[in-house]
Amino acid sequence: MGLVHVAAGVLSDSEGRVLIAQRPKGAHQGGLWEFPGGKLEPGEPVEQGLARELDEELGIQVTASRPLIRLRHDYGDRRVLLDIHRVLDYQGTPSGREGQALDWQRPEHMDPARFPAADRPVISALRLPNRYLITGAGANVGAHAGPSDPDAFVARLGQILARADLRIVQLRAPGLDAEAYAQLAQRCANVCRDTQARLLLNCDPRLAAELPGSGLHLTEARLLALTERPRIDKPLIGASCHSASALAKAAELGLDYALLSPVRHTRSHADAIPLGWSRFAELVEDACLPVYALGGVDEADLDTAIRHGAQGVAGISGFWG
Ligand SMILES: Nc1nc2c([nH]c(=O)n2[C@H]2C[C@H](O)[C@@H](COP(=O)(O)OP(=O)(O)OP(=O)(O)O)O2)c(=O)[nH]1
Repeated sequence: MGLVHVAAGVLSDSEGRVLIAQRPKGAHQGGLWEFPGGKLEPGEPVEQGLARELDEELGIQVTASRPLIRLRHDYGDRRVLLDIHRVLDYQGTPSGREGQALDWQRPEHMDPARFPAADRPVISALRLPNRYLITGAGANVGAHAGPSDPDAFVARLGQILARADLRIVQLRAPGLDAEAYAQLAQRCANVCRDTQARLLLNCDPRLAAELPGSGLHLTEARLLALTERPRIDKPLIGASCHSASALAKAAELGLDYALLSPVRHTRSHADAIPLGWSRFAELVEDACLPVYALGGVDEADLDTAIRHGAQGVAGISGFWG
């Protein structure tokens, strides 16, 4: 069975809504909603094919785009390689040139069941920001301990989340016992509620189920011990990964994102061998979910990370200070 290489585009309006189109009834995955695009011609570069397809289907001329996510999916009757790009600039007004219905939808309102199965990670990618904050330890405390001064920790979190572009935070405090973690999580949840940020709990899934917060973050060890996505009433679940097999497991369980580390050498994980950007890109190439670059990277690396296939950058020291 051959591989069908497809380029599709994400157009956003000023309210953050994304353009989707309905596939014709008789077509493969017919009746479902998609990101506009289509098959590349043999040897055609992705950006050129994207521009051609969006001109044919929507009557617009793409002038700038950047990769969002690349995915492979096996439908049984067809294998697809999807290159999804964010369209950053275009000329013209989109219209359904092939008679297809169009709609503008906010990613958080998209129902994955109404899209082809391959698009699930695309919807996750659209719902996730490109900067991901991990909490650091308190002053004068090693990276594996909990914060020495919870008041200062919570105040620091509030200061950082005042920034409009940091909308997601993982509470990482491996030195705390369950009770202390729960207390701190409660206080962090209040800060997140006030700043409209999403809080991800890095703790035992059973403890996370009892705590406020939008999601769960799994260590690689917890991820590898699972046989299914944790059944927890939280919309967002991700995991730390350090290998191709962990990334494959995260995708297989239908997790929403992965953190892949360490890209560079870090003091907090001094013994770990850095991946470097080219190995990072190779691992992401085969991963079927959004992947953040972590480990010795900060905001200055955001463009580099995206060029190597990442959703964005995750960090402790770069953001926490
Ligand atoms: N455009 C697009 N195709 C998708 C998405 N998700 C997904 O699985 N696909 C699959 C469905 C199809 O098998 C394939 C796209 O092929 P297509 O038949 O629409 O391509 P095309 O527009 O060049 O069509 P045609 O000229 O061959 O009729 O990719 C998506 O979000 N957008």
